[in-house]
Parts: sequence; C-alpha cells; structure tokens
Amino acid sequence: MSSLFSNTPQHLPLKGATVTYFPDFFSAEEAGKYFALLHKETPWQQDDIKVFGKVYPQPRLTALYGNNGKPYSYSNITMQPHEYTFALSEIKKRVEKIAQVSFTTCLLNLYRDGQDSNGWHADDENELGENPVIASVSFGAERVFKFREKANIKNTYKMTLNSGSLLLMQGSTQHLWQHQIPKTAKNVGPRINLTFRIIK
Ligand SMILES: O=C(O)CCC(=O)C(=O)O
Ligand SMILES: [Fe+2]
Repeated sequence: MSSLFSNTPQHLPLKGATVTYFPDFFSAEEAGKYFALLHKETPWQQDDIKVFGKVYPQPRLTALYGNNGKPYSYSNITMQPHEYTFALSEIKKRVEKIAQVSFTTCLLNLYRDGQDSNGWHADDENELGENPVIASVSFGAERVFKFREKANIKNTYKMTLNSGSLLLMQGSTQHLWQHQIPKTAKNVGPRINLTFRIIK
C-alpha cells in the first residue's frame, strides 16, 4: 500500500534479508535530469553471456565505473571500470550518506525496452565480500523487480521500482535471496539502473 508520506523508507518483508526501499530518494526533476544525462553520456556496451554452454548477447546494455581500478566479473564477463563522471560522483555521495559506507564501484544497466531484462541471480561474487551492501538507484521507466528465496523458490516478492528510487540490500540478503528484472510485454520506455558496490 502506498502511504501519504511515500518518502518514508519501507522495510521489505523478506525472511532473513535486510532490504530497504526509498521510493522518492531523488525528486522527479533530478531523476529526469540524471536519466537524460546518463543515457546520453555513458559508453554503453553489450557483452556476450554464456547460458548452458550457449553464447547470447546480454539482454541489456551495461557500463562499469570505479575508483580503485578493480574489474568486476560475473556470468563469465569481466568488466573494466571507467573513471567516475561528475554526475555519478554526485549520485554516489547522496547514496553513501544513507548507506553509511564508501562504495568503490558502480555497475550501470540500461534496459532499452520491455524485452531487456536481468535473470535470477544474487550479487554474491567473492570480490564483493561477505554480506555486501548494494545500493540500487533507478531512473526512467518503472519496472517490476522480483525476489525469490533460495531455499524455497516458490516464495517470491514482487514490487515496482520507480524513477528516482533507491533500494538498499544489506546483511544476509544475497545469501538467502535472488532477484531479477523480468521481461514485460507492456510497452515500456528505457530504464537506467545503477548498483553501487564495494569491490575489495
Ligand atoms: O536493474 C535492476 O534493478 C537490478 C540490477 C541488478 O540486479 C544487478 O545489476 O545486479
Ligand atoms: Fe543484482
């Protein structure tokens, strides 16, 4: 249910996880400005992923930024970081105030339309350390975001991530739950997602 004070953080009811949703972390004006800037200025790339031995183009575009030169590897892809832009540093500072950690790295995802997606996964790569803090910012089209419990994949939780929102995942979340952005047949516009992480 949406409350009158939608700026209030919402703690998601996921067993054993610590996930907090801030629906209006950025104003609509800021979100629109950042969406346009990042859409235009980011050197988007499309890597190939291997699924059950077959190679496919990843169903979205990505870019990696970092302040310690460390690459990030997942799904057989290794990405090298670009240096933070002014806009990304501004966003990083805002997010760090709430998350109370210093992030090194930001993975950007561009979902061009409803056919772009992100399959079930947990952000549990070794270089993220035990109990990673992951701060996920969304700009542009609204998309459905789903969680499922690893120990009981029928136990799912579905929400919509709106433009300007922040989703903070902490504690045991990545150990116990997976998440995804499913494809949608709806006619949706592009969406940009930023996930701030710490790579040791
Ligand atoms: O686009 C999103 O909201 C999720 C992105 C994500 O899960 C990831 O990049 O690891
Ligand atoms: Fe993720």
